Amino acid sequence: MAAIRQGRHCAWVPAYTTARDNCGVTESDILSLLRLPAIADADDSAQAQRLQQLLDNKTKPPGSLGRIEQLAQQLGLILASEAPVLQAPQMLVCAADHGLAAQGVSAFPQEVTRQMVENFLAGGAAVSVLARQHGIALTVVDCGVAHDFGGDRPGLRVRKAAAGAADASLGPAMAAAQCAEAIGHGMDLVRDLPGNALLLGEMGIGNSSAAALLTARLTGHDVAACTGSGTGMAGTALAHKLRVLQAVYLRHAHARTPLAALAAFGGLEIATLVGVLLQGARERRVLVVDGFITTAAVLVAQALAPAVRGYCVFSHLSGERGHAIALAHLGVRPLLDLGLRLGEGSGAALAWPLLQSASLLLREMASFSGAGVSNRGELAV
Ligand SMILES: Cc1cc2ncn([C@H]3O[C@H](COP(=O)(O)O)[C@@H](O)[C@H]3O)c2cc1C
Ligand SMILES: O=C(O)c1cccnc1
Repeated sequence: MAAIRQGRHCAWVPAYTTARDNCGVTESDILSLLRLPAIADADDSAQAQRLQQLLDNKTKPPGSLGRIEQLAQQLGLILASEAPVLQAPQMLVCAADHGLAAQGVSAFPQEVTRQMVENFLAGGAAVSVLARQHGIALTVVDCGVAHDFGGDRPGLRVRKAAAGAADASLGPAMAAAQCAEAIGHGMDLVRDLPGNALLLGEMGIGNSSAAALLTARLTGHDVAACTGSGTGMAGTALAHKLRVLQAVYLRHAHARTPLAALAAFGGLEIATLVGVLLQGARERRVLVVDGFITTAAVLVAQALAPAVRGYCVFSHLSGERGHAIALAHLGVRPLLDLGLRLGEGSGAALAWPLLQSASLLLREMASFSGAGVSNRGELAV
């Protein structure tokens, strides 16, 4: 019989199971396979003050550009510049399947993940149209779609640790090695990309369930408060989704640390996004977060490395229940509130022009003295 272990995340183990069976994948299992990058704080208070002064000296009443001023300041901090230039923006749409989809938690069948990957590549998805509109390069990443795309193609990178996450109602969605590999793939992807801004997108039937479970576990809120309609579940179908998720949540009661929760609930695309966030922050790139599912990846990454949050621009408040909880937990306010509940990176692409405007205003707006405009401060007695 296996030794009974009273580990940090495993207070009680029945004698007839191994510790591993009971506890699932632990954070240290994953960390032993992974080197996380060191991330510098984006927020240097002296630089923040200089940027604020620059903004206050622009030809406008102080603060009159509202939250665009805070955005400009954040871009200046991330890019360590008083005249930040956003270069070669890259949209990464991370796609993967979820075994949990077999439990009827989505209004759409699993094969839609593969079909949408083809749609992204053909240029017909919402995010394809928006990325094209704004000159954002789009790369789809097969992080674990249950389909063989036959290797890399133009616009497609196949970086999969498995052909889909396992059904989390039966066991951990990912083995430690799969989870570590998926995070490593995300880090490698960023190293290969040009530019200084990454926009995060995802596709994976069932992934609003994984995101709901991660949000509940990492924020401490009820599963019910974090579970939404995803692709459009309502009435008895939504009640069924919630019952399934509550059972999955209890099954993985021991998965309390961020990486243990990620391995327990999935999925491979969320794990890849965690790697993208960590490496993107490490390289001081602007990270434009989309909706509920990409924010779940931020919850994990930020719990591992709190400095990640300073590199993230939260593009919008998703209509998906649970997103407001995740954002409140992070202490952030998104730019837009358009009732979007699509994912793919669509909200990030829609918010992109605001980032462009913020950086341009910081770079190009005249100062009071430069333009010969009287500053109220000079008149004040
Ligand atoms: C045609 C179609 C396109 C999508 N694009 C993004 N999603 C979104 O819906 C999925 C999450 O919802 P759930 O957990 O209910 O499956 C993800 O793939 C997400 O990106 C789509 C969903 C569908 C059906
Ligand atoms: O906000 C999201 O990311 C989202 C919401 C519903 C479905 N898919 C994605």
